Amino acid sequence: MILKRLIRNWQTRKFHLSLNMAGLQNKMKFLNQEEAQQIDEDLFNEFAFSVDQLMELAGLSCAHAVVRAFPKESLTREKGAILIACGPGNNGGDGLVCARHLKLFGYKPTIYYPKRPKKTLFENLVTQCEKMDIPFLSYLPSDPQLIHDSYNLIVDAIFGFSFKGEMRGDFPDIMKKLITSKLPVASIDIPSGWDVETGPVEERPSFKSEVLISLTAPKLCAKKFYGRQHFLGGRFIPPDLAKKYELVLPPFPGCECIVEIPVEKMSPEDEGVESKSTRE
Ligand SMILES: NC(=O)C1=CN([C@@H]2O[C@H](COP(=O)(O)OP(=O)(O)OC[C@H]3O[C@@H](n4cnc5c(N)ncnc54)[C@H](O)[C@@H]3O)[C@@H](O)[C@H]2O)[C@H](O)CC1
Ligand SMILES: [K+]
Repeated sequence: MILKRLIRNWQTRKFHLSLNMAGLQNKMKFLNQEEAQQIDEDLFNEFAFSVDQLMELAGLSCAHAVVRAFPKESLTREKGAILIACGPGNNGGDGLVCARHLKLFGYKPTIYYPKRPKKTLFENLVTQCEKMDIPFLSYLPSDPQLIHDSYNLIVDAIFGFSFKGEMRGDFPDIMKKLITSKLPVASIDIPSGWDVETGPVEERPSFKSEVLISLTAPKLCAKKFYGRQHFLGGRFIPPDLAKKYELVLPPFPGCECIVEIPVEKMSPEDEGVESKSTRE
């Protein structure tokens, strides 16, 4: 009898909690590209954070989200092998930090970092990973099946909130190869190839990510995310900054650095977009 009541109370609480989260999603603020970049600037200039500090927290929260979404015991290939694809900006830096933490958490990350900025910050991150025996691929295998067979998932740290215009350089080919591998993708901040505000773009290769880890606050494109799990990471926003940008965010539980955000169902209109998506 008592046990039954306890179970009923627990179920009711769980239901109310999920209702609150669903309600919160409607009120949650999704940032446009300019707001995301402006918050970034404010963090560095007005609030005196350094890039390294925030990148460390951002990358750490991404590693936590990967562990939550892909527990090591559930991975079948190569004892937790993960391919981390890093791009030329700070999103790529988050990927390098994430790789380092995943290694400490017992996974087997391998990094693909084709376009490296000549800046001490990124050079140091590379050295840290090398010193931790994290391998760097000098090229992607030409056969996508080989990528598929060697890793359990891809962490997409290619482009973040500053991605703009048509995809340039070697990236369309790189993206196509990764997409063709058909591995599940966990994207950091933005699924690469997506427009930061409008989401997937038909004409260019873009990830259909299974997991999205938004940092600071979700960007507008996250409204078009219908994958399995959406997390918010990057728990470093001072209350005054949240107030300035009227950020409405889900509360992080206790001292955790990630919180899961409910994923909305796909609307019939978006299902049309989805079926025409550029995923190959
Ligand atoms: N405040 C925060 O939430 C923090 C987030 N972090 C992460 O930083 C990225 C944003 O980093 P940023 O360097 O501004 O930009 P990107 O990484 O998105 O990429 C810039 C990089 O990409 C090149 N590029 C842009 N468009 C194209 C294109 N069409 N084709 C090819 N190349 C392109 C551009 O030239 C640059 O080289 C954010 O998303 C978070 O992941 C911080 O780590 C901490 C603070
Ligand atoms: K990304």
